[in-house]
Amino acid sequence: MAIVLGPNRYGKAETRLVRVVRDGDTHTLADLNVSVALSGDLAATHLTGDNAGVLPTDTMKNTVYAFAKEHGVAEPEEFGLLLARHFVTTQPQVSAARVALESYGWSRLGPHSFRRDGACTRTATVTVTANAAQVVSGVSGLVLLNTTASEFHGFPRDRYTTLPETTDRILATAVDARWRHRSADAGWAASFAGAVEAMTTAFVRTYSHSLQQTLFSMGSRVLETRPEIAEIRLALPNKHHYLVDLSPFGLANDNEVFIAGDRPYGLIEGTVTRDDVPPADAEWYR
Ligand SMILES: O=c1[nH]c(=O)c2[nH]c(=O)[nH]c2[nH]1
Repeated sequence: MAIVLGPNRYGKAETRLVRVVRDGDTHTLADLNVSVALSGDLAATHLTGDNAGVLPTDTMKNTVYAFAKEHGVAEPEEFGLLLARHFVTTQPQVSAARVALESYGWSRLGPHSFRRDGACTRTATVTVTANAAQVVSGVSGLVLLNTTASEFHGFPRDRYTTLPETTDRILATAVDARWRHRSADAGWAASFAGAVEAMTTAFVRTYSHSLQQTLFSMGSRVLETRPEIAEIRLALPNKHHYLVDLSPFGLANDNEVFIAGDRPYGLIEGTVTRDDVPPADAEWYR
């Protein structure tokens, strides 16, 4: 009996790419998850450790970002074909390239503002005792993004601080909010729609110097426009988008090609309240 190498392939999985096209003040957005797998004459590395035919997976990731800059990302099928053909035609040992793409849809809210497609979750928690009732409504998974109008600078630096100051960055978050009502009697559907609309509008309109500032602006607009709401708590993950360094490939990156970070993420939490709110029950502080 001989032990032999069976089918195999390798590649870089889940390269998270965000490509912004800036046409004056109007921006468009492509948001993809790209996985590359190459196969062909790759026995040597498995059998002897000879890497002469092993294009690094790191190179595949770089190629995704460089191609996004050079060719743009019009349609996922087109971008996938471009990449797959590149690997097959430039690497003689590669006989097949599989490029799998997930493209996340975003709906436009403004020239540089977007809401990620897909339903968010509406939540409600009610607590009732013999003489009181409290209604807490909420939303999670409301994903918002501005491609500009966001800065972050002026923060303290210590020996562990490496974050560059920025005057132009992507600001993105998945809103997780809960708000409590003044009474157990409100038009719930209109109230929920109005609260979401208020948060979204504030996110779009706020020129942000921090996600904290945006949080307060979102909460304030809810309280300004919805008298039935007593106070609101927001938890906003800072969905980081890192600018890709394309300079090793001789390419500039003028805020166009980003790595969409997954974790860790900043988590900004805060309550926005009124100075005359009725008391909350324990559920609110949970
Ligand atoms: O809006 C921000 N708030 C922060 O507290 C923070 N911290 C950080 O690293 N980036 C950011 N961005």
